[in-house]
Amino acid sequence: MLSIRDLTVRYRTSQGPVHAVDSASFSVPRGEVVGLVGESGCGKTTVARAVMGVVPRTADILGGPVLFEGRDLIRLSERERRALRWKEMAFIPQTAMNALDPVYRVGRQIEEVLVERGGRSRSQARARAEELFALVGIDARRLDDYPHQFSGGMKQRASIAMALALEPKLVLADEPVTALDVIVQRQVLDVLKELQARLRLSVVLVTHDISVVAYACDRVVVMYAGRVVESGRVGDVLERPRHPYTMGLNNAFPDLERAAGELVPIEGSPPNLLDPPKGCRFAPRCPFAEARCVAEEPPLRTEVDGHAAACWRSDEAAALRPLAGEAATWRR
Ligand SMILES: Nc1ncnc2c1ncn2[C@@H]1O[C@H](COP(=O)(O)OP(=O)(O)OP(=O)(O)O)[C@@H](O)[C@H]1O
Repeated sequence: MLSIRDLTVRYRTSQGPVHAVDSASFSVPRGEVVGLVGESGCGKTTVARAVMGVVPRTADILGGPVLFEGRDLIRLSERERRALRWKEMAFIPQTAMNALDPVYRVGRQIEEVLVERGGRSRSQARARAEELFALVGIDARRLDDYPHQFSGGMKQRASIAMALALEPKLVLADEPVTALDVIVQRQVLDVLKELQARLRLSVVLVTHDISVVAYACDRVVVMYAGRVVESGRVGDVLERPRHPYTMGLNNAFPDLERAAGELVPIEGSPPNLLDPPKGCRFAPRCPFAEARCVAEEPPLRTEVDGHAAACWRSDEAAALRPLAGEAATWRR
């Protein structure tokens, strides 16, 4: 469905180029939810925006191809791109506040997409908007509300409804549940998962929260400092991580089994992408880094089960995992 190969994105700034995404490769199979996870600033949003073709003017997209059903998205004209948006692929931007315009009634905004982009008549659009609200579990009477009359969870559901208006095959959702409390997060993810399964949608779900990945995704792509450091099926990657960064993320977020008191943060912060470190970008924060990690960048190596990791020590992962589970390992 979507195949991203060697995607590189740089932002031009007065201080020089920011290497936001470096040679990222991954695929999104039909009917699967792929989580794109990593700390803030790792390049997740830039990947999603590059796929959708909504990057700022200061961004240079290099590499590729980014193939969506055989077409290279990064080489399409603006016109060809517009023809795909909403109908073939839809974007739910970070926080629904950006998706919904505060001055128009929510229903009217969904109807606009149906009329302007989908060529429906006004009455068809209204009927479809009611159907879409039913799909995401909101009473159709609320179509006449303004966004500020909605709770955070309802806004997020409404933006999912809007994204699904013209039955796209691919949805990219950027931190769709981040601003919500845990119970509402689950409700929104349940709606998304239910629709995804029913409509056989492919979804890219951008999140910094690995517990969201565990809950809602089939596959995961872990990004660190603009690079893909690990990817594979969620069960494999989260239960048997091969990259120390994924091991660290696993410790740093609560899950259902672990008490909040046992969370272990990864000390330090991601590198400045104006001047990323030469070897493995995680090496300065990695408790297992050796001389070669600092000297040379490890390639993303795929094992037979499709589980890939970019770590010189990934063959030792089974021995490193128990160490990574101990708080003392991460303390400086
Ligand atoms: N318009 C821009 N100009 C310059 N640098 C940018 C721009 N947008 C993002 N960046 C930089 O590119 C890198 C990747 O940012 P991006 O927003 O893609 O990361 P992210 O993982 O999605 O983080 P977040 O969750 O905070 O959005 C960061 O270093 C960020 O500071």
